[in-house]
Amino acid sequence: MSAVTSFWQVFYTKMEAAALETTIADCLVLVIVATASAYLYNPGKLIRQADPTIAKLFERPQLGLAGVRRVNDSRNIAEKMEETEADVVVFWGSQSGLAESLAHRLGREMIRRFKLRPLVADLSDYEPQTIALIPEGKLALFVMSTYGEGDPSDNAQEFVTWVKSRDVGASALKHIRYGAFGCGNRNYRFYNKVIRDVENCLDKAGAVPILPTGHGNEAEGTTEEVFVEWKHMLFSACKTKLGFTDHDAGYIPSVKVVQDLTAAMDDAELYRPLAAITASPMISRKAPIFCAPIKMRHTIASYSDKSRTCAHLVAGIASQRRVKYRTGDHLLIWPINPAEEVETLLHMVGLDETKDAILRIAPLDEHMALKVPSLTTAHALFSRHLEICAPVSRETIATLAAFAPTAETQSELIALSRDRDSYSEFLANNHVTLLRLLQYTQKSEGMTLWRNLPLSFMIDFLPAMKPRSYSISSSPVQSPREISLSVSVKPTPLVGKPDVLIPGLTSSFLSGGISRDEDMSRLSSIYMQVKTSSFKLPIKPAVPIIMVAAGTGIAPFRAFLQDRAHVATVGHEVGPMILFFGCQSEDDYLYKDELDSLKHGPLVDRLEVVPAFSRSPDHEKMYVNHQVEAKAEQVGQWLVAQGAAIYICGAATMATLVREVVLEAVKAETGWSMDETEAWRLDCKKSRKWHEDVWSETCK
Ligand SMILES: Cc1cc2nc3c(=O)[nH]c(=O)nc-3n(C[C@H](O)[C@H](O)[C@H](O)COP(=O)(O)O)c2cc1C
Repeated sequence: MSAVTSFWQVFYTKMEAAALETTIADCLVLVIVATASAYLYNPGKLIRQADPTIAKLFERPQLGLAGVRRVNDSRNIAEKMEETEADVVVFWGSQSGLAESLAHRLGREMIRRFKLRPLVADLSDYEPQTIALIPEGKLALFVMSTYGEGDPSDNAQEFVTWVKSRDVGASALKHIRYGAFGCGNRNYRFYNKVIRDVENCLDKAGAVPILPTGHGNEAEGTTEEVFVEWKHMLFSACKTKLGFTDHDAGYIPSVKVVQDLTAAMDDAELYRPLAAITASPMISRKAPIFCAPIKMRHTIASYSDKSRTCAHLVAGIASQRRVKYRTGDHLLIWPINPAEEVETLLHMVGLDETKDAILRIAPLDEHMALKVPSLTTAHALFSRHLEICAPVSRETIATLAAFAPTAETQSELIALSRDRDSYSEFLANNHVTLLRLLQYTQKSEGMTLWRNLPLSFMIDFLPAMKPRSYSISSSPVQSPREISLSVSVKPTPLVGKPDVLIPGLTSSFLSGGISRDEDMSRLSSIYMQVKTSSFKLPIKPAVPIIMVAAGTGIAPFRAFLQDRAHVATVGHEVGPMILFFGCQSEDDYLYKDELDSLKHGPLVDRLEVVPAFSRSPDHEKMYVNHQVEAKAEQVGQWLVAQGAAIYICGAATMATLVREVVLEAVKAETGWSMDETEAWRLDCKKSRKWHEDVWSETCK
């Protein structure tokens, strides 16, 4: 993100604040705004007048996640490869960590199979144009995910902008041989768009693919299998096309784990997420990662499906003076693995007696980044730093077999890992986490423990714990020192046994658990981080807004309405608002009482709420898109004639249906063609009048 963008963010904050504060504060803020406005016509001047070191703040979007940059680190990838004697560079562009972890796996495999030196590179760490300087004979791999509406992850934006630009000459990359793998989800309109765009642009610039690009599809849960197949194709291309020698040496750990008898650490240090340890508050522009208690939590919905629930949670941030949030922001939550699973896994691998011993973990290749803290304990690793509840891949099983306590277990695991179809069937009928897999082997072998399984194996094969993102449902105007969330718990049924439910890790522990009796005290030490979002109210409170939500998609709108109610209370004009809200029945009509009191109180004649009930005996069966369609004329008029802003929040499938209905409404209002209407929508996105905050329906 550039300094200019950041300036605009500050500006918007001030403008929002200007709309909300009371009279004296109004004047003060408006003075700031007026001063800021003077810069609007000349943002370059702002940058020149700012602190000359300010550019440093914006150099690395991913700093907080990727670790601290050493001052003399090069942003030239070719120089970095020379310095690290790397033969292969594995670039990653990732938002929530999957593409990043696949890139690290590729890096490890390159060492294991070909004895090559890989450099696993965060795309935001390097000047994109230096990719053209990578010497001939090296291999470049790209593992990248797609977000928003076919957009790159934050850390890949600069690279994607460059590779799509005219700056890249027709044969600028002709000496580069590459392979590409995308992480995406077919439920989204722009399925795997980023990797497709990157592939097109690399090809246009003359780069030579050594194999077809792979496309992981999260919607069908096939990313892992597709990745493994693509990886095998990559390795054969490495042998046949690049002449690499395959040494396939079995498992080689990427880290060394030793006990440190001198170190002493308290719980806060042990449980702090890696991102909080590596982020340097001096140069990171990211919000702080902090530990806060959940002060309140109560159930706010009930469903016919008793495994579902929804909770309202309030995190207290009174003691966190540096923590600020804005209406529409997200909160990242670092989950804690269930205590029972942690203890059983520790026992299973023979670490229960030494679980609290301080360990020092070091990468065997000094250029490889660690994915867990370097000083830790086995307990901290299993409870906070590794996703021990993640599904186990077929590939992991193949490697795990080498450490099996008995020959029978070993051959059973090898058989399981060899056949894709039988493993898919096994997965469809079993919730396979590492612990469950180890327990499964015990069924045939009695209580044999897996004492030979090295901790390095678990660090290498279990994904690093990643935070889950929730929309904040409170407004800082009403609750400056509290952050509330609306958390839905909807366990995923096993494909082959729909009565077996897999609970989402974070949502179920946050909301009280559906099958686990969690220790309340754990809720007092949750790590969180505010993540800014562009899902923001219009600067002027008089602008009409259309909000469309389903389920917990209502969260940011609760905050929006609190803001606008405040504006109305202090006597400012508030534009008309309509909220379309999809729920099953009155039982999950979230925040109904609050909405009613706003409608009849500060937002009287300003707010219309249109529920759509999909399973209510008292109402016609309807989804939220049907209600938008029923009011198509009003929606079209508001958007076109009155310059309303529209917001859609909820599942991606719902957003797609709503988008279609809204575009039809605008088309009918204007008489435009569908192409013209879509062009108008894209303009609205640019001018921040069309906002979507959507997610795929996988459990968090
Ligand atoms: C808010 C959101 C938007 C997404 N948009 C798209 C999209 O437009 N196209 C697509 O193929 N996948 C989309 N996805 C799916 C992600 O690409 C997928 O979850 C991927 O595995 C994430 O990889 P990462 O963890 O490396 O970021 C989206 C996911 C989320 C949460």
